This record gives sequence, C-alpha cells and structure tokens, in this order.
Amino acid sequence: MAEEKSLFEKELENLGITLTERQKEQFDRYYEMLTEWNRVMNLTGITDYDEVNLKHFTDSLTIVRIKNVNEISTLIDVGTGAGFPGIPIKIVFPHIKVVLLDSLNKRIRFLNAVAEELNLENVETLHGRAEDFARKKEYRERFDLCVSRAVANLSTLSEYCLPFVNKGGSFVSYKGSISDEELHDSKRAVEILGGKIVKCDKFMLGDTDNRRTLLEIEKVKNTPGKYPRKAGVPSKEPIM
Ligand SMILES: C[S@@+](CC[C@H](N)C(=O)[O-])C[C@H]1O[C@@H](n2cnc3c(N)ncnc32)[C@H](O)[C@@H]1O
Repeated sequence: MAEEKSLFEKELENLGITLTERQKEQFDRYYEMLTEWNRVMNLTGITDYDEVNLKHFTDSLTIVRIKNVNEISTLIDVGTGAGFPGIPIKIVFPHIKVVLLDSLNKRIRFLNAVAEELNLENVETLHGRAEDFARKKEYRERFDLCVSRAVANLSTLSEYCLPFVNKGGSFVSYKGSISDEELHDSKRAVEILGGKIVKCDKFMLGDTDNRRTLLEIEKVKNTPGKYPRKAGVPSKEPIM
C-alpha cells in the first residue's frame, strides 16, 4: 500500500514539486540539525516540525511560483541566516551553484556543517557583509539570481543585492506583506542600481493567514561602480 503523503509533501505538490527519497531525507536531517544547533546558538524561533516545513522549507521554495528555477545556474542568498531560502532551493535544484552569504560567522559554521552532512556539492559559504563582497570582481554581476528573505527594507536590500546580479538576471525579495510606502520609497534606488520591478506576487502560505510577497526585480542595466556604498551606509542612509 502506498504510504500516505506528509503535509510538507502535499504543500510542495501544490507548487509542482515532488521530492525524491534522498531529498526527503535531506530535509529531515536539515530539520534535526536546526534543532540540535539551535540549542547552542540562535538560528530560528520556529522549532515545531510542521511549522519549520511550512514557514522555512516550503516558503523558501515558493520562488517556483514566479521563476523557472531549472534555467538558473548561479544563485546567491544574501543574509541567509540558517540557510533560507538558499538551502531548500539547493536541495530541490541540485544543479545550481549556490553561494550563501551572512555577516554572522556562527551561522556560516552551521551552514558548512549542513552542506557537508547533506552532501551538497557546489555550495560556497561567505562570511562578511554584502556591501564588501559585492565590490569584489569575482562576485560582482556574476549571478543569474539573487534571493534574500527578512534582511532589510527594499531600498537597502536592493543596494545589497542588485550589484551581484548579471544583466538579464533577477533579484527576488521574499517578504511578508509589503506596504505601498516601502514600494514607493524603493523605486528610485531600484532604478539607480540598474533594476526594474517586474513582478509582485502576493499569496497566503499553506492554510494559514500567513501573508507572503515575492517581489522580482530584473537587472536591466549594470550597477554604477559607486554602489554599494561602504558597509553600514545602505542601512543608515537608504537611497530615497
Ligand atoms: C532576520 S535574519 C534572516 C535569515 C534568513 N534569510 C531567514 O529568512 O531565515 C537576517 C540575516 O541577515 C544577515 N545580514 C544582515 N545584514 C547583512 C549584510 N549587510 N550582509 C550580510 N548579511 C547580513 C544577518 O546576520 C542575519 O543572519
């Protein structure tokens, strides 16, 4: 008799994703490691199994609603924390070369352990600030896709993220709800940095009243060399 599908598998099915046995094991092991490491460092406030599956794993994968991820070769996750959304995307789309960037070294140590334990190949972790890495030749305008969840307001985030993206690529910001004011305040920054807002997908996650928004900004021009400004400036003085 066929085994009954878990809640997680059903949610992913709604996104058109069917997990292999190996991927199911990888997600379960990732959950266990989050639980173990969370006892000694602050990785996530969400700890319940079904909640992690929905609010971290499924949420990370909602990008398939707006992007054909099969066409992506290189991805950077800016302010990845415990690996969201970068690691779930890597598990389901192993062909992508994924760079995980965070300014907190203990989170980078956790991510290195996860990549090793889950046998994830072509994962690079970077410890430091987006403003510094985006100025380095080997990372600047080198990615098909930049993703970021819960890191900063859209103006600041655009300055962190757009410099990493190839012309023709995209930056996707994962948010709860986004106010008209935040959208309005980011317009000038997005344009100056070479971007254009092309999609704003608002939806509810699962059967909850958990409002989510995916905002896609396409890179239509190269980012001027003076951006990003020095570390700390984009958050203190966002481009308005
Ligand atoms: C609220 S957490 C979100 C983590 C993860 N993206 C998630 O959704 O669970 C924000 C993360 O962004 C990192 N961060 C904030 N500013 C950054 C910057 N300028 N460069 C790199 N990482 C940054 C923090 O260290 C933190 O881990």
